[in-house]
Amino acid sequence: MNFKEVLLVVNPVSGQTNKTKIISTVQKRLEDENINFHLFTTSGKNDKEKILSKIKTKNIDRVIVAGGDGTINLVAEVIKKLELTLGIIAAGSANGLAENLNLPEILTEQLEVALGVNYIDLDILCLNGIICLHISDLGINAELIKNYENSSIRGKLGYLIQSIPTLMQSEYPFNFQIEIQETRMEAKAVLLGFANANKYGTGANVNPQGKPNDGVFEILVFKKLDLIDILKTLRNETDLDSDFVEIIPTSEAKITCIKPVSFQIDGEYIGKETHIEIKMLPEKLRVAIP
Ligand SMILES: Nc1ncnc2c1ncn2[C@@H]1O[C@H](COP(=O)(O)OP(=O)(O)OP(=O)(O)O)[C@@H](O)[C@H]1O
Repeated sequence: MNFKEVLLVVNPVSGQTNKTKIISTVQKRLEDENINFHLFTTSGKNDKEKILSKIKTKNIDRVIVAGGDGTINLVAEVIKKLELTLGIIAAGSANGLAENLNLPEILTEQLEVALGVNYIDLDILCLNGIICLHISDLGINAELIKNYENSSIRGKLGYLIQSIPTLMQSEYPFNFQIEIQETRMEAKAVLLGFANANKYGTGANVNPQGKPNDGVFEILVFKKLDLIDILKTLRNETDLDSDFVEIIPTSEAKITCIKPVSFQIDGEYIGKETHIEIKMLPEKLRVAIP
């Protein structure tokens, strides 16, 4: 291995995985290779500053993150301007980025990938100043995420259980104005997605042609809630009906809605918004992949 100082960033509260096991497995594997192991446990407060300081003072040359998408994005924000490869041990409740990068599910296999030589230079989307590595959206899915975050049942089951009351209370469809350079268009949609990847963390393949490293993202205009079409995305089918979803590739956009609409980035509920400015950052994020 061509690195000497590895930092493992662990979120102790993400998902339901055993973090002690992750820490001891990483530590043991690095000891076997005579590589120095450094640990940072997130607290939810000033983590970015503390991680950056640790990287600088310990001359870190590989970072591994064990957490959910929120923790991955936090570390990405810190290292995006540094020449570091990020290894991912998916340990969240939905793990959308890991699902998109086809990362293995077994810890020892995840670790070999995280310490390996293969990588992808991921595009980094920026929405209203917040980074996004796979999918953000306005509308019904963000409402689902908000209600899921407030519910007591975790995992995909919790997401499913609270979907019925959410759908019944929602005021969808929503009216959006999409502005791309000089072009403006109106869209009525249940959900307006901004995708740098193919799938949601649930596995739904909503953007089959999207590539996470092509400098382009896709605006997904979901026009209706159609069970058959939703099942198609979950079965990884690639011929999505244009009456169900219209896909607009671009590298920047401005979205306006008159009434505030629920907004989420990579699975984290942000709030209700009327304006979203989306651009591609000039930096890339180097992530270790199988
Ligand atoms: N020690 C801590 N105590 C409480 N909250 C924390 C702590 N460390 C990090 N957090 C919070 O955890 C959240 C990020 O969680 P993360 O997204 O990684 O996990 P998840 O929600 O279980 O996974 P996923 O996004 O994949 O569903 C952030 O809001 C962050 O502030």
